Amino acid sequence: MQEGTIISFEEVTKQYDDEDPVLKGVSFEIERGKFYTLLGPSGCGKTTILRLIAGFAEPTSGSIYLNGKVINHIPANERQVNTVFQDYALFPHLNVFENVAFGLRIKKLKKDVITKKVQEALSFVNLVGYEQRAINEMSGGQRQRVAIARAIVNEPQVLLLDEPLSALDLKLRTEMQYILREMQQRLGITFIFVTHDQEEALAMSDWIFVMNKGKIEQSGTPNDIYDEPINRFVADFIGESNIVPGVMIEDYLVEFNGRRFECFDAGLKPNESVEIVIRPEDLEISTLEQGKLRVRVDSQLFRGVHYEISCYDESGHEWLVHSTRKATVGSEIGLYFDPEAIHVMRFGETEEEFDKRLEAYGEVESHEE
Ligand SMILES: Nc1ncnc2c1ncn2[C@@H]1O[C@H](COP(=O)(O)OP(=O)(O)OP(=O)(O)O)[C@@H](O)[C@H]1O
Repeated sequence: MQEGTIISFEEVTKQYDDEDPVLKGVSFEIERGKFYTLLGPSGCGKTTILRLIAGFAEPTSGSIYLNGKVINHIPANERQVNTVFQDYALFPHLNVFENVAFGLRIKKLKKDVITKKVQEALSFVNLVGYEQRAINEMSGGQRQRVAIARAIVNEPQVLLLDEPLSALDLKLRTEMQYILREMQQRLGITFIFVTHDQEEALAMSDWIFVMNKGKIEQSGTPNDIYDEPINRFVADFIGESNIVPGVMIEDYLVEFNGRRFECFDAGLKPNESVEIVIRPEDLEISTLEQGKLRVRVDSQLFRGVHYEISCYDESGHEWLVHSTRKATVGSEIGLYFDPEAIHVMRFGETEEEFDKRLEAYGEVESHEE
């Protein structure tokens, strides 16, 4: 275990009854003081991981560590972990002050200590002056902040947030994303945030775990995951992608769409079947002569910052383009891209194999320098 690790999972599985396991051997490490996000489609096991950390469920096999100690069977109230739930789970009959004070009263702290701690927590979430308000007189965003104040007043080492923004409208949601991120940095405690919204994950996190069907498909910084998705699932789930089949010719040369292209992905063998990813924003509209691909424009939508243009090549593959330039529907155009824009994925590669390949690639580069 690395220094600075606060939580780690070692081959953790979770199975309910005779059903398919909900978690299938999940291992990861969480460092102190960072913002982590579990990202994945509905049912992939995100909430289950939070429940295991919080102590609301026990793993079927494997070990969960908190501060270096196995906590598989430690009761929830003995873990320095707090949870903010999607529906906030506030007490409707208690006012704001009493909601935040609840946990402290259970701990039987002195009255003046409780008042001081609640005031600090409310000031942290900018709700000073709202102490006597009833919960049903607060907006969605304010309730959210009460729920956070209630969680941080206990000074947990880890805060678990289960889709806390999903009930908010888009504008408030974006505002709360900033607030949460800023709050995490000011508090310096570890946040583990669950969402199925990839934009939210990319915007807020230091580190993301992309999950699918009870497994972690890929983990990394938002940039790593966006720029180097290891497989089709991750590429599809994170942002929009053009994915086409291809064949490696040699290092730095790949063939797709009947042509050979220079690319920067190495460590793949000649004749190996691969999948090519090119992000829509990496494609530029050009003349037919300058273009590396020849396509016909099928439809175009104005998205405010860019046009979203759907095109088809001669073999019937769709190419999605995000361009600040407008195209003419029905016309033939060229699409240009830099070699760096081509990302090559190997079929069935695990995260470990992928990391090894990139590491070796890094060594090759530094060797050449
Ligand atoms: N107590 C339980 N008994 C049986 N099955 C359960 C139980 N809790 C969760 N599951 C199942 O485990 C799987 C994973 O659920 P989980 O809530 O962890 O997913 P999730 O990724 O958080 O999904 P969502 O985004 O929809 O909340 C689901 O198929 C769910 O039906």
